Amino acid sequence: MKPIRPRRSALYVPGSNVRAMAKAPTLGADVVIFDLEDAVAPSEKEAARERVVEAVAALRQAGTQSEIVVRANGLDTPWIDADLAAIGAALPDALLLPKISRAEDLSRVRTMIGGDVALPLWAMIETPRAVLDPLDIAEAKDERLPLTVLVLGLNDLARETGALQVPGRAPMLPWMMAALAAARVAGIEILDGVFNDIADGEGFSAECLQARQCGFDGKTVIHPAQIAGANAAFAPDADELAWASRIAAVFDAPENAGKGVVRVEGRMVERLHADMAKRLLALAEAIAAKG
Ligand SMILES: CC(C)(COP(=O)(O)OP(=O)(O)OC[C@H]1O[C@@H](n2cnc3c(N)ncnc32)[C@H](O)[C@@H]1OP(=O)(O)O)[C@@H](O)C(=O)NCCC(=O)NCCSC(=O)C[C@H](O)C(=O)O
Ligand SMILES: [Mg+2]
Repeated sequence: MKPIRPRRSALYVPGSNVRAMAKAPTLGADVVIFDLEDAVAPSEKEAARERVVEAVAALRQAGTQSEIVVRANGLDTPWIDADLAAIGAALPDALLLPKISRAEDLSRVRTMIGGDVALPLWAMIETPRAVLDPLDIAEAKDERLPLTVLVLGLNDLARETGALQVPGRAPMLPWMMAALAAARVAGIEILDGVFNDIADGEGFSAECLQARQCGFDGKTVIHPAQIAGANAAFAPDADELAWASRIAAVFDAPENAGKGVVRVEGRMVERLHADMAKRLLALAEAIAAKG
């Protein structure tokens, strides 16, 4: 089993907001994404880049529970060269690339980043082209700059397609699930998009639950108030863990050694369920280890 790094909540923080940047690593999000892209006005881009580089260096030195990711500007913007140079030198835990539409976009970035830099890449799936062929992106492999996480960008997708962001997300679900399947084929993780209405806690919880049920590993969030809800929604609850422990134990029992399927409390349980149970238990352990 691959080591598990919980990514239940990934908090975007504008690189132009000094106060929010200082707070972000203390808020309990599994991931902090310092943003240089959409949350930063053009006039602020250079200052934000410098500030983010300093913050990454300070956090690397101090150590932090959160995974630190930096989102660069888009490939076709005037800021991308300087962003990639700065992020490649700062070495956060990963570089998040917005508006990746095809495998060639990743190849371009890999060529642009200096040959001595090794860094995981995360790609945003937020263009119509990307949702038509997410596997092209997810399977674009590289040893030095591997793609490890997809992140949905449903605001951009709504803008580009005209699809409305409505409760239940019916217009978006086919694209969300296509991206999720692509991530799984490639053996990488995938995070759900943001929920814009900070005041609507109920709506946020409903989206978290839906994303968990769909198989997402976590949710990107935009405000501290959304972190706890995401952390709870993407962690196994007590009932799930109790069931997982029972299933994992069943196939370890000597009387079931030669069996592929058994009945547990009225339900059919196969070895694949035991594997899933073990993964859930490992996720719970990884979450507990964060303290
Ligand atoms: C959305 C906000 C602009 C709201 O800001 P504001 O009204 O000022 O928030 P509060 O007054 O409620 O803030 C309370 C305290 O919390 C801190 N705070 C707020 N947001 C964050 C944050 N994201 N990270 C860390 N800390 C935060 C404030 O500083 C207050 O602290 P204090 O003063 O000490 O009390 C704002 O929340 C915000 O900017 N959010 C992030 C926006 C962002 O990054 N957007 C870009 C990414 S989303 C995206 O692009 C999705 C994707 O690409 C797509 O296409 O869908
Ligand atoms: Mg976007």
